[in-house]
Amino acid sequence: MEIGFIGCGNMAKAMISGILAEGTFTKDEMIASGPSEDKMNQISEQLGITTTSDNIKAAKNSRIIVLSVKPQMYDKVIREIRDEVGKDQIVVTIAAGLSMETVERSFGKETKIIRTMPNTPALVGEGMTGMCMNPYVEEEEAREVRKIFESFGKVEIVDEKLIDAVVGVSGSSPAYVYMFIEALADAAVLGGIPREKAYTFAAQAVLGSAKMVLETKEHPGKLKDAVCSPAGTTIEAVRVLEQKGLRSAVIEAANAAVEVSRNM
Ligand SMILES: NC(=O)C1=CN([C@@H]2O[C@H](COP(=O)(O)OP(=O)(O)OC[C@H]3O[C@@H](n4cnc5c(N)ncnc54)[C@H](O)[C@@H]3O)[C@@H](O)[C@H]2O)C=CC1
Ligand SMILES: O=C(O)[C@@H]1CCC=N1
Repeated sequence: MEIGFIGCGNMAKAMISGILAEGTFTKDEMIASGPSEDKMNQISEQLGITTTSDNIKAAKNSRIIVLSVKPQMYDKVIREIRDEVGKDQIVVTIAAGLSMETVERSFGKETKIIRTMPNTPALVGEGMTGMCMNPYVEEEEAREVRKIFESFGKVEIVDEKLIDAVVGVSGSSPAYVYMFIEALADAAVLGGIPREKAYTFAAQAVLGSAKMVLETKEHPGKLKDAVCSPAGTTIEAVRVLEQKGLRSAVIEAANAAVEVSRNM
């Protein structure tokens, strides 16, 4: 197998779907493992990849092993598979709060480790991943794993000390953005727009605004100013958002996520 996922929950399924949609690997080149045989059979039917309830089988047979269990499960899972992981295999971590040093300590030997922080929009090919690697990883190997992650979004290589900040800005942030979209849609319903259409209006406005930032490369403040007509509707909304502390709420919220990741 080219790639094996140990643990197949929300994040692993998003990544697998993204990889399959882009055709980076075929179904036959991917395996995933998890504790429940029934659940894994369902995933196999859903995604078409090989599944197993045997972590060792998935680890032993994969060139690239993605550890996609909860951070609290890492040590247990690594101890289970470590005797089967050779020095040529690449271990990719996606957990918040777990350093490469901690992961290497669980392996108890020199191991090629690539630490990543992806996010769930990988499912639709619009993920964002921060990535770093330890010295045992060859440049060519890092390039290959980067390409795999690029198959479902954008990738930035960062120093490991910045990964906690990546959790705040992109790993966790889809949740904050969904809350914003929900609230915007509620306001649309208040204004008389049917619920279904309200989500389309709100989500498309967020998608379009994000694309404007990425594609024009203009400062977000300048783009905001261009929406605000003098004495118009938008500046009134901006005044209320400032009064209610939107910026401060977002900064405090993202920083809270960063702090949890730092102290995990
Ligand atoms: N959900 C997200 O948006 C993101 C999650 N992450 C990271 O991804 C990892 C997984 O998170 P989620 O997918 O959200 O969690 P999840 O709970 O959806 O998935 C974890 C999976 O691991 C399985 N599992 C539990 N014990 C196991 C064992 N002993 N062996 C094999 N599999 C086992 C569970 O059955 C479950 O399917 C975490 O480390 C998290 O920090 C990273 C970025 C974003
Ligand atoms: O909530 C969490 O801990 C994970 C890490 C980033 C997004 N979800």
